[in-house]
Order: sequence, then structure tokens, then C-alpha cells
Amino acid sequence: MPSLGRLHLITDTRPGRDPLTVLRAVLPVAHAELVVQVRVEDTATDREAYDLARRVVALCAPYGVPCLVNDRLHVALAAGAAGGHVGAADLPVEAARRVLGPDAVLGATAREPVSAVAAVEAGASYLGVGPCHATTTKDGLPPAIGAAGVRAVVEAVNVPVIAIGGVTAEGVPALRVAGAYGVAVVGALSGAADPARAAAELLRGLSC
Ligand SMILES: Cc1ncc(COP(=O)(O)OP(=O)(O)O)c(N)n1
Ligand SMILES: Cc1nc(C(=O)O)sc1CCOP(=O)(O)O
Ligand SMILES: [Mg+2]
Repeated sequence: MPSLGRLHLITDTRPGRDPLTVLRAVLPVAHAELVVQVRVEDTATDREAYDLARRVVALCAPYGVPCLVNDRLHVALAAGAAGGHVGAADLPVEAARRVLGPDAVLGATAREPVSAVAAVEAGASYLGVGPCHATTTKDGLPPAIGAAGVRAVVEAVNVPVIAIGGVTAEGVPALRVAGAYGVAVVGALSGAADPARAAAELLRGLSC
């Protein structure tokens, strides 16, 4: 499996957001370290998810950037994505691995060491760990775990840990010190006035 990028751009499909414009801006700056995760609202249809995933796959292909699909693994397969990401409400990791096959990238959400170890044993190739900080992007999350919570997971597993939740360029160094391999962001790129510049700032922190 090729090495994983350290900057995971998660698509923002909330009303008023423009995920493809953000992606077009970020790709030339971050391609060597970029992973794109297609994440749509729960209310989106599979057709909408598929259409977005196809467009993201096509935009990413010339840059060699992998596209993952959140939750909907049939969409990942149909769109020719490199893999998927699952959490507690999705297919179990072991079933997701069977669906995607042995070579796919498979991310799993883990918030503490015990479930992290179980996810890796079940076939996760990286872990999304958070929420690191408060975020307004997603409702219903448990309390933030901070850099210390990330470190606890890092020390328990031997796969890349991708820190998520309220991640900003300013917060990246502390997460790297805690052992995070990379970060996943929605708002830090989607909400930026200049997404290319925001990506460069995130990458600066990740390169330390
Ligand atoms: C990199 C990364 N980490 C965590 C998540 C969250 O996944 P999940 O817990 O399944 O929640 P939803 O994103 O499906 O709402 C993620 N998507 N990516
Ligand atoms: C989709 C998602 N999952 C999280 C988790 O902790 O499981 S936090 C999150 C949203 C991340 O958005 P932002 O970078 O804008 O905070
Ligand atoms: Mg999910």
C-alpha cells in the first residue's frame, strides 16, 4: 500500500459551501501529502454521493491523490475510490475490509486506545482520532480529547493516526508532538478565505 498523505481534506457539503472549488485550489499546493475524503450529509442520496465522488476521483487522478469515501463503501467501490472511512455507526471494520478488499485504504474512527487496537486488528490501515478540539462542523460529538487523547491512541497502535476535530494550522504542532501522523480538516480549508494558503500553512505544521 502506498504511504498515506498527512493532510486529509474532508469535503464540506453543507449549504453554501463549494467543495470542488476548495479542492481545485488545494490540489496543486498539497498533492504530495493530500488525501481527500468525500463526506456528504446523511440526507444526501447515494446518487449525489456517487456524483461527487466521481468528480473528486477525476480531479485527484492527475495528481496521484487518493480519494476515500466516508460511510458509503458501495459508493467508494462504484466511484473507483482508493478506499473508505468507517465509524461506530457504519459497517464494522472487519466487514468494511471484506467489502473493500485487502489492498484498499480503510480508515476507522477511534476515540481511545481500546477501540483503536480493536480497529487495527480488524483491518484498519489508519485511524481518525478525535475530536481533538471543539468543532461546529459536526453535532453530537463527545468531549474533546486534546493532544493527550491523541497521544494515548498513538502509543497503543502501529498505524498512522490522523487527528480530527477543530484542527487549525496553529494546533498542528502540538498534535504532531503528540505523535499524530497527520490531520483531517473540514473548516480549516473549506472556511478559509484562501484555501491554497491555508493548505500551505497546515502543511508547514505537518512537516515538523
Ligand atoms: C479521518 C476521519 N476521522 C474520523 C471521522 C469520523 O467518522 P465517523 O465517526 O463515522 O463520523 P461521520 O464522519 O461518518 O459523521 C472521519 N469521517 N474521518
Ligand atoms: C467529521 C468529523 N468527525 C469528527 C470526529 O471527531 O469523529 S470531528 C469531524 C468534523 C471535523 O471538522 P472540522 O475540521 O471543521 O472541525
Ligand atoms: Mg461514519
